[in-house]
Amino acid sequence: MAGCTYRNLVAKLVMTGDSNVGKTCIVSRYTENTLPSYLSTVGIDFKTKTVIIDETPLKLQIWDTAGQERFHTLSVSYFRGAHGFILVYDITNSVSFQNTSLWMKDIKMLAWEYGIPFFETSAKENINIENAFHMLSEAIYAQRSSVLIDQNVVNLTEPKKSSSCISCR
Ligand SMILES: Nc1nc2c(ncn2[C@@H]2O[C@H](COP(=O)(O)OP(=O)(O)OP(=O)(O)O)[C@@H](O)[C@H]2O)c(=O)[nH]1
Repeated sequence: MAGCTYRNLVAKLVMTGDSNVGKTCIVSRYTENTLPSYLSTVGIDFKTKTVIIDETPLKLQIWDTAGQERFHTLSVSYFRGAHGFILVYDITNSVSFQNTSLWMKDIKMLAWEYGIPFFETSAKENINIENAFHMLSEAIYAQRSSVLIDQNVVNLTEPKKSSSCISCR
């Protein structure tokens, strides 16, 4: 094979945080540049967007979890295998900020270590949405050889086979 290119890299991102803090609006703003017309997320929602980093396409799978307590177990089950989290709170709702520490426990228990950049965003005014996702994508891409999968070889039931180009140097 002449040279090695990173192709079809896929990163799993999970939106989390209390109910009604704006997770779905952020995802809609980022993926469709609109605000959603529907109300609270029921169960789970899923959107994709491909970003180009270092001239390489990186497909973001964005899982929008429901913040309502009755969906908590379901939402947390989607944390597993995530490459990045966007933990959202509402600056006008102090309880939603206090609860970020509880969400961090769930994140940390399943997948993540602290080291959290902070972005104040507005889905309504379209402020900092693009920046937040781009920074996270770049951070994931920087660790691509150890964390990312090649979509062409991903298998949802079995461990990844070793034919991926990801680890090529
Ligand atoms: N002012 C303002 N309101 C916002 C912003 N983003 C979202 N909202 C409002 O916040 C409310 C909740 O937004 P959602 O995106 O549905 O919240 P969520 O976190 O996905 O809620 P769950 O699905 O229940 O977990 C809606 O009424 C939005 O209009 C924002 O940037 N500014």
